[in-house]
Amino acid sequence: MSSMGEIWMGMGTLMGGIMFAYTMIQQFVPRHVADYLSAYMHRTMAFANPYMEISFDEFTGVERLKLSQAYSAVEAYLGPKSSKLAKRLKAQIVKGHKDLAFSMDDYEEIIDDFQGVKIWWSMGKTIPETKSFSYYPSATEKRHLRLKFHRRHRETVTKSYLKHVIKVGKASMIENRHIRLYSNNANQGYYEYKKTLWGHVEFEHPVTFDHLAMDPVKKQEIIDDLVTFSMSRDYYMKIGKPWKRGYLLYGPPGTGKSSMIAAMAKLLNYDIYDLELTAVKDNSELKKLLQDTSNKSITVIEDVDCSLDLTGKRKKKKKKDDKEEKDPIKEKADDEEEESKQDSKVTLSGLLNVIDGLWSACGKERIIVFTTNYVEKLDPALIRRGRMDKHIEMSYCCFEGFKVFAKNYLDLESHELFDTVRRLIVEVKVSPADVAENLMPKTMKRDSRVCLQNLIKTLEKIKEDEKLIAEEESKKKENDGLVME
Ligand SMILES: Nc1ncnc2c1ncn2[C@@H]1O[C@H](COP(=O)(O)OP(=O)(O)OP(=O)(O)O)[C@@H](O)[C@H]1O
Ligand SMILES: [Mg+2]
Repeated sequence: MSSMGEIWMGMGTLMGGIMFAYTMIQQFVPRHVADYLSAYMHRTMAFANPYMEISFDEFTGVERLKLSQAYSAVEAYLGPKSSKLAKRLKAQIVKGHKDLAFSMDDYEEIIDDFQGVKIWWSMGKTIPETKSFSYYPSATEKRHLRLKFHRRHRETVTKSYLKHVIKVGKASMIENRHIRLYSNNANQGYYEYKKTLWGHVEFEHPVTFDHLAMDPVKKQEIIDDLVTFSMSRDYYMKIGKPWKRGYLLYGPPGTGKSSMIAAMAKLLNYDIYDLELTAVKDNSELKKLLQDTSNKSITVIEDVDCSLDLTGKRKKKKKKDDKEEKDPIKEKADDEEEESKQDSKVTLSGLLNVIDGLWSACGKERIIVFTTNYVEKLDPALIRRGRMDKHIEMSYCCFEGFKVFAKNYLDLESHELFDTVRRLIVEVKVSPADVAENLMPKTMKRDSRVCLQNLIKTLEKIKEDEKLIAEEESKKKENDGLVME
């Protein structure tokens, strides 16, 4: 059986002959005759070549920065076949798998068989010509997978085979799926060749809802809300709304907002897109970024109050008023932060537009999460229901929250010191992050009593500090009252 290479060698000789004849003729015939002969020659070559080709480019979109889903599905379909059939393979370690994963190396070819039809798959890449020398791969080096088949099988390949490839590929992608953490900041790096809209790493955060210390009723309500959302495709269709949901997580630092996002992604097996707004040039880049997020994903804007000057003039005015009292180092840091915000031309209306305008309807099963420490600073338009459908307050640690930590960190369900903790924890404002830190054993002996005593000491200290602050404040108020009189 002749290989694809041999067939092409024969074809090459024929084409070479035609090209040579054409070059000779070109020198001796007038221009319009040469043009006619050129068109004729292309038709002859197409007629002489019985094979057809279809390409799948790794990146799509106008700027070729968007990872093609079709390419990924084909790659997943070809994976197991490549490891059996290809002579040159690329090997990589895939997280969560014991064995190495193999794929076809560049310019390698394998043959697939579908209902008796032979299909040749090859992996290629385009490398643009560059004038300057570089150690790094080119910015625009793009891979493609190409299939060739006899044109008499056109119907079978285009109508049945490719459907089969995409279906099997997608199923394999879901089966081997690992949650990914995408970031739009990761690829602003030094090396041009790495530039894509989103960079990603495997998401390996160990936290789940079981680890979250919070009111158990509230926790269950959030879990139910998320699961109901993920199973409501038909319902969203029925009510004529895009299948998306917005969550606003607000509360003081260290109360578990970021941990909650990680737990959400783990629960639903969704990817996370961590959108750093200050790194987004303008509204149109924001649209592009959002369009390039996949279905079944959570787009996160952390500290949305700090990301942009979304609060408008009110905030700037306040800054000016504050200035006299500020220490110079803090002032410099704030100015730098302000400058970085001004580099970005994303506006509040641009952000609103992508959340609930035309752009939000371009995907399915999307969650958007905003986090903030200062909910009162946000523009009401940004967080109104329908945009941020569910507002979740993450607050200071309660006794129920402490019990979750005690169980997870110390394997304790009860202890004689629990009552002291119960009494103190309701009296003070302590973040779950502080409780977690105190309960973390500091020696290999992991003495639970010592950990609980550490926590009690911290709670007592906070209580004392809060008392002092309250006393000072009331004194100040008294003095102010006297001055007024
Ligand atoms: N509710 C919680 N349950 C379990 N662990 C928590 C909780 N809150 C905080 N922690 C612990 O504290 C650390 C910091 O929490 P996290 O980053 O989620 O807080 P945050 O609310 O996002 O804070 P910030 O507002 O500063 O971003 C976490 O790594 C986790 O160990
Ligand atoms: Mg956080």
